[in-house]
Formats: sequence, C-alpha cells, structure tokens
Amino acid sequence: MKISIVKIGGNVIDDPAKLQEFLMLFARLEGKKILVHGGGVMASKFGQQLGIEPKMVDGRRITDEATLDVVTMVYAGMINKKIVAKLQQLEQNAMGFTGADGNLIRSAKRPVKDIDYGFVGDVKEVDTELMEVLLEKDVVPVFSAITHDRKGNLLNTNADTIASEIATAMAVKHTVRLYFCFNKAGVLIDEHNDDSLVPKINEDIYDELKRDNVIHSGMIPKLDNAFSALHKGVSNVWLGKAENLILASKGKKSGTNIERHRYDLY
Ligand SMILES: Nc1ncnc2c1ncn2[C@@H]1O[C@H](COP(=O)(O)OP(=O)(O)O)[C@@H](O)[C@H]1O
Ligand SMILES: CC(=O)N[C@@H](CCC(=O)OP(=O)(O)O)C(=O)O
Repeated sequence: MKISIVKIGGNVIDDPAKLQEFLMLFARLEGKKILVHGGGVMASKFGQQLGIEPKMVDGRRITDEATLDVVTMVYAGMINKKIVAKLQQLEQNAMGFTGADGNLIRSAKRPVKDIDYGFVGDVKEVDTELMEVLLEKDVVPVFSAITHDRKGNLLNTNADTIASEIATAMAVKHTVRLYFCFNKAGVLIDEHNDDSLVPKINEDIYDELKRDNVIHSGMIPKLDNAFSALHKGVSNVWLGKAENLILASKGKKSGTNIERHRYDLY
C-alpha cells in the first residue's frame, strides 16, 4: 500500500477557519491516509484556566498527574472528536484513537535522566496489522497524542513522535510519505518571515541551525522525528504550511523537504 501519514499541529487546530481549510485539503488527499493531531497550544490554555502552568523543555511537555488529566481531556476528547466529526461531514470515514484503543500504540514512561518528564511515553510498539485492517476498510484513523503502557496508565506522547513512529512501523511493509503540517512555510532562517524558507535540510545543516538557535522549541522534535523516520525506511518527509498539503502531495515546490543522508546536498 501507499500510505500518507499527516501530522497537524496545535497552532492550526486552534484556529477554526484554518482547521476547516486543512481538513478539506486532507479529505482531498488521495489514497490511504492516517491523521495525527497535536493540540499543545490548547492544552496550555485550558490548563492555565485551571491554574496549571505549562512547562516545556525542547518542545516537550513536563506532564504531572494534573497535566495528564488536562491533556487527555483536550487531545483525546475535545480535539479528537471534533476532528472526527468534521471529517465525517467531509465524507471521510474517520475513527478517532488514543494508543490505548485497540492497543494500537504502546509506550513506556520515559526514564528519568537529567529531566523528569513525568507521565510522558516513549513509543515501543505500533500494531500495524490492526492499522492495515482499518485502512483496507477505508477507515481514516485519527490519532491524538495520548498513548498507554498496558499497565493501566495513559501517557502523553509528542504528536510529531506519534506520526513518525506510525510512519516507521508502516514503512516496514508499505511505501510511506510523512507530512508535518503546521503554521509556518517550513524550516525558516527567520521564523517570522515565511520567505526565509530552507527548501532542503539535512542533519549537518540541522545541527548548525540548532546550535545557532535558529531552530528551537517545537521545531526540534519535528526535525528529530523527521530524520529518525527517514533513517528507518520512510520514503519522504515534508514539512510546511497546512494549506500547501495538496501541492506537496503532488510533488510541487513548497515547504521543506528532508534529506536522508548527510551527503545528500553536496
Ligand atoms: N527555524 C524555525 N523555522 C520555523 N519555525 C520555527 C523555527 N524554530 C522554531 N520554530 C517554531 O516552531 C513552531 C512549530 O513547532 P510547534 O509549535 O510544535 O508546531 P505545531 O503547530 O506542529 O505544534 C513554529 O510555530 C515556530 O514558532
Ligand atoms: C510530551 C509532549 O510534549 N506532548 C505534546 C503532545 C501534543 C503535541 O505534540 O501538540 P502539538 O503538535 O500541537 O505541539 C504536548 O503535550 O504538548
């Protein structure tokens, strides 16, 4: 099978008009597809209303027990079900999941090293067989950023990581393209200027831009996950504005394309 794995970030989801526009494009995407959504911005806002201040380290959320409740409500509840309903309206047979549903994504609580991330899960296993059954039935799986450890605990997992792990697992048997859709034109030299796009990036350029703090916060997990997916067999990774999804799917020039090898650009 040819499968598109599309990740949509919280900044787009938080804007109802932009979300609707993106879902309409996603609905037009041909072939088998899986959607993974974040919602970090909204979890931070709802948490703050409850007096819980967000704590992020390199784009990843420190998740204590109260925060885990908030992210479960916001990601697996509100956002996931709204997206599923909107996709159903667009005649996509969407089904919403956390990793616990059908044991689709099992993770393990991240071990404490320098930082204690709390209830954050590192993905250990994706059930590709069940995923294939769903895709064969033309179901469009929609994943939130919640996984489980099969010991009764839900865990918060970065949505970019979920997209990359699903892509990697499916790439063992299938041809997989991974799209990270968000609110910027791609990797930028000046994050406030969409014209400063880096059209191709490899790990050497990434290391340099990260060292110079040109790439920071949420862009770090995105690129770490993009390179990891490519190294593990994903054919193609694209990163760019949600509204350019269809252009990207047709191979038209847009966004940042991630290159697999350090020597790709030389
Ligand atoms: N070099 C860069 N180019 C573009 N965006 C960057 C860069 N470095 C940091 N960022 C920030 O990363 C953000 C994207 O990460 P994140 O907020 O996690 O996205 P998402 O919407 O997918 O959740 C951008 O909105 C931008 O603020
Ligand atoms: C562990 C961890 O960082 N989890 C993320 C999951 C949501 C997410 O990734 O949302 P965006 O894609 O909108 O950033 C978080 O709670 O922010």
